[in-house]
Amino acid sequence: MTLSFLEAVPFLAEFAGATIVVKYGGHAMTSPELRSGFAADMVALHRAGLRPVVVHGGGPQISAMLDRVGIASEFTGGLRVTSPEAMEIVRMVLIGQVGSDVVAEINKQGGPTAVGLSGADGGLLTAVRRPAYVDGLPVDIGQVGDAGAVDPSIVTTLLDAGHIPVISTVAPDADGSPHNLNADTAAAAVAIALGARKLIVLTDVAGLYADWPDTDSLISRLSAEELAKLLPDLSAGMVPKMEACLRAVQGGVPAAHVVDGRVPHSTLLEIFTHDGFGTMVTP
Ligand SMILES: Nc1ncnc2c1ncn2[C@@H]1O[C@H](COP(=O)(O)OP(=O)(O)O)[C@@H](O)[C@H]1O
Ligand SMILES: CC(=O)N[C@@H](CCC(=O)OP(=O)(O)O)C(=O)O
Repeated sequence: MTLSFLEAVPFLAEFAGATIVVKYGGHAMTSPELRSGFAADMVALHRAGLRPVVVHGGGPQISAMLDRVGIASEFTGGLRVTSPEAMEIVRMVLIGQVGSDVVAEINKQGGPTAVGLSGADGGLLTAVRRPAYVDGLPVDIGQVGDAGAVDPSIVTTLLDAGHIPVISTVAPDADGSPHNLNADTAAAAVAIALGARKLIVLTDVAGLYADWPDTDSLISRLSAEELAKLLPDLSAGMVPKMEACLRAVQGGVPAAHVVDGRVPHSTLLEIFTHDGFGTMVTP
């Protein structure tokens, strides 16, 4: 797929001034080319008059660091079981490493500057501890939270000042204790609170497959109702991702997309082409 200026013109008008929340998954940032390409796309969106907000993940990067320091880690229902020791690593990797790398990469482009924040900054996110669900039953997975209250005013302030906000999904609960939020879940909550026009989730597959791993079964478009029916049969990383898309469109975001972040300019292709890219979920 290619980007054509003539094809893009109507979309430039349609999305002028629109807030777009882009969830940048840990699997879509695994090479220097992917990281600089992503940063260039965020700057391009900003220069085109949109208001991009980045919510980043870092699951593989957290797993690598937990491995290095010898802390065992496992996922239940697509969520990391997070002990107090693991929480320290999650915080260090998401805020100190991945988030600050994304900010630096955007700033290297020499355009609008990025500003990194975590859930604590400006009271952006308050976590509510949550279990995972296995066969419909709740299982305690430690310091893992859902996005409870969201106060997007610090993000709006940064957008109004011409910055690209970059959000790391670590947030305190009501008592101030840090929690690990799945980045897809947090991105949906932020998109709803900001009244975003789109949530775009970048990952390492072409989109949602009806019959994973059959690559002929890519779904290009589905409604919230159709997605709700599919959800119980989904596995692994796709569960929080598709739950997030469902939550976003049910919360007033007009469209949520899962796109392949390994493809150069996938975000721009999604926004500025007729056919779009990946899987689109609509209300
Ligand atoms: N139905 C499905 N369609 C697409 N991918 C799926 C599906 N079921 C499971 N997956 C897996 O989910 C992965 C994406 O989730 P995850 O690894 O958490 O990515 P990220 O780090 O980008 O959040 C894909 O690489 C794929 O292996
Ligand atoms: C609770 C939970 O699972 N948190 C995630 C947070 C990072 C994340 O979501 O990263 P990706 O988007 O790259 O998967 C984790 O610890 O891996």
